[in-house]
Amino acid sequence: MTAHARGGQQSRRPAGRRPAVDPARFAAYEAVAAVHRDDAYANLVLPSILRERDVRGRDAAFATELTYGALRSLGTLDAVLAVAAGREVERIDPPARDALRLGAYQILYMRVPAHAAVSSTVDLVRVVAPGATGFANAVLREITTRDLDTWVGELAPDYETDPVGNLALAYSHPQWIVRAFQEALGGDLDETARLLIEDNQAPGVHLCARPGRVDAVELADEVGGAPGAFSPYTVYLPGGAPGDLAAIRDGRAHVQDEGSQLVAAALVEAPVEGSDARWLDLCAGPGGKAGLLAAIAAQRGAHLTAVEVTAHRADLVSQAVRGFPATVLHTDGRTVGRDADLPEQGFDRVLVDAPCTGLGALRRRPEARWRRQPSDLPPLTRLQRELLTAALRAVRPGGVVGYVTCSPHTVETHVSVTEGTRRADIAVDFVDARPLLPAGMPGLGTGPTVQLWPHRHGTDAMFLAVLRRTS
Ligand SMILES: C[S@@+](CC[C@H](N)C(=O)[O-])C[C@H]1O[C@@H](n2cnc3c(N)ncnc32)[C@H](O)[C@@H]1O
Repeated sequence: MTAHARGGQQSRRPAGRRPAVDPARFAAYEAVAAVHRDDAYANLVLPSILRERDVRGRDAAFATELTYGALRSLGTLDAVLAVAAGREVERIDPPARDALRLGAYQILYMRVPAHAAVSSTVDLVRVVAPGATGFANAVLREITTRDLDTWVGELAPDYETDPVGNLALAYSHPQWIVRAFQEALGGDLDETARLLIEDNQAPGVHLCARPGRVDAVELADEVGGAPGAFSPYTVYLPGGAPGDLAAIRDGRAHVQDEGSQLVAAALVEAPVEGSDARWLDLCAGPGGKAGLLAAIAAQRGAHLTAVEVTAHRADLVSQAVRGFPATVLHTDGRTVGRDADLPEQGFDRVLVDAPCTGLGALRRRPEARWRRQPSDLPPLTRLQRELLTAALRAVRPGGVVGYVTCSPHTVETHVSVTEGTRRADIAVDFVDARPLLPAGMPGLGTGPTVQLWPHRHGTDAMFLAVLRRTS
């Protein structure tokens, strides 16, 4: 069904009868409402709503685009809604507000004809907020009077005097996140804008071809995908449900962003002298990097110890490393030296893929940018520094620690590395991480740390620092 036909059907309903709301739009409404009412995650709640309501094919694709897009664009949509409604969005009842956000998204961002977007949204409001039908109709009609660029031009602060405010409104990110990205990009506003645009795109699905079990070229042939641009293990999947693939079901591959594969593989490329058999992943759940590290460990005669503090995530790690030389410990990674399985100086390579704000993976979690707050940083950075300190105690002199975050926020990257190392009071040298990544990778900066970017590399914004313990 085309978007046009979808809208047309709605407008032909017999007068006086309860409107049959388009199932795709109703599914999107239920998902967005659950995100705002119950703090649900769209990527978990939407698939179950689509299943329950038997919404499939093009309707499911429409519902997904609408849900994810409206959640990502919330900042811009709410600014438009407030003007069109003549009141703060907080003063609109939640059911009407969410329905209006979906209507506004269709009008401003999707190729849905305005009349179809308005009439189908009014039908939805008639069901979820019956008293607000006239109000919704008036607000939506007002929104249709300008296109997105015109609205942004009217509402965004002047770029010359307030570039962060301008970009935040134009590309729908909170200002504190735009500022953090700008800082991590060395102040470059044009590049910050490119990142924000990329953050609003749905990321492709990447597979990791587990070394020793399947080759990336073979896997690409098997699934109709393409080998990754950078990682020798990556396959880009053209579409479809990865869970249905035989290679995933039989453990030859797993789903993992190419950036995550690159930083995990970089750690095992760092030269170490002497013993290289005892590897540790201190924050392993749900097990993406542990799965790749364990597969490489099998080829190199090494053994991986994978630590995870959350029970159900530790179970996922066990599944991810099944059949490889690995031990999973369900414990706190900060117990190094107090746990017989985590001895001081007991490991040759240690990965700390630290809990973080996830600002580098906003493409994947459409609601995350609005849920995250600057106040999340202090507890996370404290934990990051404690885990890095524990990792430095766990590695033997001459061994290496890889510190990774899926956030480019400098407080979680450079500042946590500096602080964690200082507090450990253990002598370390930075290892230049750039040569540990595949030859010829562009945009890796001046080292010694590496920051990957969605707009430069097509990956999540993974940060990697590699430290060698010197005494
Ligand atoms: C960024 S995720 C790791 C992702 C994982 N390496 C992967 O590639 O799938 C961080 C993990 O650290 C775990 N974690 C948090 N605090 C921890 C602690 N004190 N000790 C061990 N794990 C911890 C979290 O539960 C979470 O699973």
